[in-house]
Amino acid sequence: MFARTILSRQLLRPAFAAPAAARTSFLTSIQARFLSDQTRQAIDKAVSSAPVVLFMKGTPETPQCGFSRASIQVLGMQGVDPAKFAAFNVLEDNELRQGIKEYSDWPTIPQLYIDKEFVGGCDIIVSMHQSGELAKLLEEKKVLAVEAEAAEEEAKKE
Ligand SMILES: N[C@@H](CCC(=O)N[C@@H](CS)C(=O)NCC(=O)O)C(=O)O
Ligand code: FES
Repeated sequence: MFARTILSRQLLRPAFAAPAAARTSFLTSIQARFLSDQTRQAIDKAVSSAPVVLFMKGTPETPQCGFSRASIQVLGMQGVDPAKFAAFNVLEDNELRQGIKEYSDWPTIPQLYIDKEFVGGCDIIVSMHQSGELAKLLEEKKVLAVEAEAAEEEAKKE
């Protein structure tokens, strides 16, 4: 519940609806069958738009696929700071949907980036969550919400 609250605040940032310039650049190159410079640049921009970036189907609030939903749930459970998170809805833009696969050399959605580095899809996110590797990485990158960190500290004391 706490996690959901954290993520829902970031939902105010419409998935791939903004910035308008990036969106337009995708739409104008829908015919491309390979990753054009223009698309690569737009994806570079998306990947750099926040320390934690998820390319997903649907929005964090309303995921359109179980894999995307599970990934969002994990990021919420981890306590990712909404201010350091951005989601891009590939269902809104086919160029993004296809382009991100080539960009990452990964065939499926969702795709998680942390600090501009591709981390993996849903299976990897879940397995890193279970092993503690994801918590370690998110901590190292300082992308956890202060409230979440404080809550963890409190829980440890109890
Ligand atoms: N095993 C994958 C599950 C994700 C997956 O299979 N995604 C499929 C169905 S949502 C996909 O993106 N297919 C290509 C597409 O829909 O463009 C993972 O770990 O992320
Ligand atoms: S949309 Fe069907 S499995 Fe993701």
